[in-house]
Formats: sequence, C-alpha cells, structure tokens
Amino acid sequence: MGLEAVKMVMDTPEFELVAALDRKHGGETLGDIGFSGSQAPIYTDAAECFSEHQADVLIDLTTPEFGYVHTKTALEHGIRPVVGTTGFTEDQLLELKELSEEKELGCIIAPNFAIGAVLMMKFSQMAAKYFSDVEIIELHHDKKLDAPSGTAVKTAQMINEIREPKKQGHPDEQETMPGARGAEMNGMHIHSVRLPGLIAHQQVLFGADGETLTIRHDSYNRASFMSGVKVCVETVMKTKTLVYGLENILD
Ligand SMILES: NC(=O)C1=CN([C@@H]2O[C@H](COP(=O)(O)OP(=O)(O)OC[C@H]3O[C@@H](n4cnc5c(N)ncnc54)[C@H](OP(=O)(O)O)[C@@H]3O)[C@@H](O)[C@H]2O)C=CC1
Ligand SMILES: O=C(O)C1=N[C@H](C(=O)O)C[C@H](O)C1
Repeated sequence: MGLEAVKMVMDTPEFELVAALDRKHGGETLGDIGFSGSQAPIYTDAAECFSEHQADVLIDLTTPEFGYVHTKTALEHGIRPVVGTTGFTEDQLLELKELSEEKELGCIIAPNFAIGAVLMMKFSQMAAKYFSDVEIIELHHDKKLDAPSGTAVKTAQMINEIREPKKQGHPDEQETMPGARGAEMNGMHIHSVRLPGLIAHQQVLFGADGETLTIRHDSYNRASFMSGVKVCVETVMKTKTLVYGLENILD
C-alpha cells in the first residue's frame, strides 16, 4: 500500500512527494529504490523526518504499532495525518482526536479508502434498520496482520448505531470447536477468512423469515484505494479535528 501511495502522489500534479519513511532504506532516495524521477529522501525515524521536512500531510500505511507512533509524531510536528493503517484501539483513537483538536490540525483515519467499500458499509447500516440478524464475513490475503479487518470493525460499529442489540443464533447454541461462531459484537458475529489469492473482500449477510440479503464488496487491486486517499489528502487540509471513516467526508 505504501508503494502504491508513493506512485499515486508522484502521479498527481497537485501533490509533491517531500520524503518517505522506510525502515530498510534510510539514507537513500526514492530514485535509488526504483522511483525514477524522485530525489525525495528516505528516513527511518519519523521525528527526524518531520523535523527536517515541514510537509502538509503524512500518509501512513504501515502497522498498528508504528502507524500510531507516526500519526502522533506527525501531529506533534504540525503535520496532518491521513491514515489507512488498521488495528488502532479505541483509546488510541481518542488520544489522537484530543491531540488533533489541541493542535487544531486535521487528521483522517479511514479503515477503508475504497469508495465501493464505504457504500457497502453505508448500505449495510441502512439494511440494519430492517434486519437485526447479521453476520459479517471479511476475506483477505494471508499477509494481513490484524483480524478482524478494520473495515469489518467499522461496519459492525455503523450497524450497531442502528441495529436493535440481539444475541443471534439459537439461545442454547454451543461451539463444539472454539471460534466456530467467530468474533462477537453485541450479539452480531464477524468471521475472518485468510487465503493466498485474495486481496480485500467483505460480505454482510442479513437474514429474516424466508429471505436473506447479501451486500458484498471486492477490491481486486491496491489501486482501488487510491482515489479515497486523494480525497482524504485534500480534505485533511480543511479540517481541524480527527475524522474516523471516509463516509464522514464524502458528499
Ligand atoms: N485503509 C485502507 O483502505 C487500507 C488499509 N490497509 C491497511 O494498511 C496497512 C498496511 O497494509 P499493507 O501495505 O497491505 O501491509 P504490508 O505488511 O505490506 O506493509 C506494511 C508496511 O509497513 C512497514 N513498516 C512496518 N514497521 C515500520 C516502521 N517502523 N517504519 C516504517 N515502516 C514500517 C513495513 O515495512 P517492511 O517492508 O520493512 O516490513 C511494510 O512495508 C495495514 O494496517 C492494512 O490493514 C491496507 C489496504 C487498504
Ligand atoms: O490489509 C488489507 O489488505 C486491508 N486492510 C483494511 C482493513 O483492515 O479493513 C482495508 C482493506 O480491507 C484492505
């Protein structure tokens, strides 16, 4: 995702790539690692990078542990973060929101930048008004570190705002193999599938008497996320708080 974001920034005339963070190529330039046409320096340390380059925006696509440190460090240096990294805790999100408001700097954290995925989440939220029985199945490549996906968690949170809390399945159901019913949020179940060959997919299944409704989104490549990243980079310059979720900034 980081490489895809670098390409997107380099291909966007309104954007300028100032520097990059990469723990394996510190001291080199992007040109040295194959991005011909860019002499942007590569740093291993976020604080050093942000002290030497007063960029407008940080785009972070790393891991929950380092994404959190990068986001916090960016805000402390007056740089607005656009974060796609998933797996932040509620406490971390709250702390970053307080910091962004204290600094009066925009910060956008979006578990999914794909427009179709945002629509899938919104349509699922709409459906939850009429269907209180729902199971979320997310399917990803087998290099993914976090489970459930950030998108599945966000979908469940959005559904929760509408859905009547309900314990699903038979009242006496028992797992004869631990984990068979997946993770649970307010009685709703989330299942994570990991397989080589997959990229990023999710289906939200609703059930009622005699009918089911399936809402599904598929990302077939990493480029599918980049139009959302672009919108976030433009929007973060105009906000002074933390926005969690692309659905909160799209018309
Ligand atoms: N919001 C969205 O739309 C999307 C979000 N994501 C999320 O983005 C994140 C990245 O996904 P993906 O690219 O697939 O994952 P990868 O595992 O391919 O990439 C993670 C990258 O983070 C780098 N990294 C780890 N630690 C550090 C550090 N200390 N400093 C700098 N870089 C570091 C890794 O570097 P190294 O190569 O050295 O290991 C690696 O290049 C995940 O959290 C994923 O869930 C993914 C797709 C879409
Ligand atoms: O790791 C991924 O690949 C993805 N991560 C995000 C998530 O956790 O929801 C977004 C998308 O599903 C791809």
